[in-house]
Amino acid sequence: MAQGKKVSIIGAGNVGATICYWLAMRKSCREIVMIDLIEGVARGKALDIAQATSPEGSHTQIKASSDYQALAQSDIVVITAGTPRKPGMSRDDLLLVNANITKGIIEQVVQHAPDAIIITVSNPLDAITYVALKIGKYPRNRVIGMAGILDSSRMETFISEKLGFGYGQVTASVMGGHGDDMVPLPRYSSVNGVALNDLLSVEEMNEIIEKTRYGGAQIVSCMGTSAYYAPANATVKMIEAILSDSHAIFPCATLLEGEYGYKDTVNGVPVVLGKNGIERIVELPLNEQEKQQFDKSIASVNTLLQTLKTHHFFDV
Ligand SMILES: NC(=O)C1=CN([C@@H]2O[C@H](COP(=O)(O)OP(=O)(O)OC[C@H]3O[C@@H](n4cnc5c(N)ncnc54)[C@H](O)[C@@H]3O)[C@@H](O)[C@H]2O)C=CC1
Ligand SMILES: O=C([O-])CC(=O)C(=O)O
Repeated sequence: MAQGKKVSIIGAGNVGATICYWLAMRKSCREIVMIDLIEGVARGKALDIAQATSPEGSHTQIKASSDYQALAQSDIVVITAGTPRKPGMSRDDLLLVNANITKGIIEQVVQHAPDAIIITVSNPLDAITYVALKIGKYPRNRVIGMAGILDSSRMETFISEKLGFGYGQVTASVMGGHGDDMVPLPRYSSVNGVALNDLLSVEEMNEIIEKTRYGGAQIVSCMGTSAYYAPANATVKMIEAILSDSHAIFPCATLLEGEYGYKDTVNGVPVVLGKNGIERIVELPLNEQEKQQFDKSIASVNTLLQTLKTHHFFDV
């Protein structure tokens, strides 16, 4: 793992602090800075996580601040700041509040960590990624939204639960936006190379697709707030791929500029991650049904972008 590297996390709440903990335990980088509006929360969690490093032999230094100057020299900035949804809400209900928070944060990131790669986590993920890209005027390789790895890992879990075997051997693929119209792809999923079609009926597969689409909402209804262990794990996968320049392929949210027939919108597609962020966008050949689902997902995200434009969000 690339050890001489610095990762900053804005938002030291459930997701942000869990990313910090997991990065520190995995010894993925040299330094982690957490920044939160509530400095005491960031400071207390940073102390707590730092005090867990020694028994693990982790050299990672963990700091906290409410001052954005602490971002200096960050290789990656992860944005988890914002409001999570409550039961009964959709991720889209968070649009205006989290877009405004992201806008303020990006202005600081541009100033204090101009060379960093940005990973967005706050919801609604695709629209927030678009906000970060446009407000920061970043090239698209430098702003990457986390969702597809999480959605795929949920689908993998539901597949192994349904089968009752193959735990840890399932590879599933979910494209599309991080909302109710996400696009789980059974055709691109398998259990150690065995096609799902040969293991599950159409009805069983449809059940898994539905559970995947509402996997986040299921957890919100249990806890009253949203998930953080699996989201943090997925974010750490992206961070490690970038820091180690691994060129691993993952589904992530990115700005489309003609791929899949769309321009000037963000959606989840397979990308190759490396030291420059997104090194390559992969265009999967979709069948008619998959394409229709992807089109629907694009339309949902575009509705949110249109709402922001109607509010003159991107006007200078
Ligand atoms: N992309 C994905 O798959 C996922 C996205 N999420 C999203 O991530 C976001 C964070 O979720 P949680 O960590 O559970 O929420 P949380 O409420 O536990 O933490 C959010 C933190 O952001 C801080 N914050 C708010 N405004 C800020 C600002 N202007 N500057 C700095 N810090 C600020 C708060 O003080 C709080 O500590 C939510 O929007 C949630 O919907 C959560 C899970 C998965
Ligand atoms: O469900 C939520 O609001 C948080 C999230 O995006 C997820 O866990 O997939």
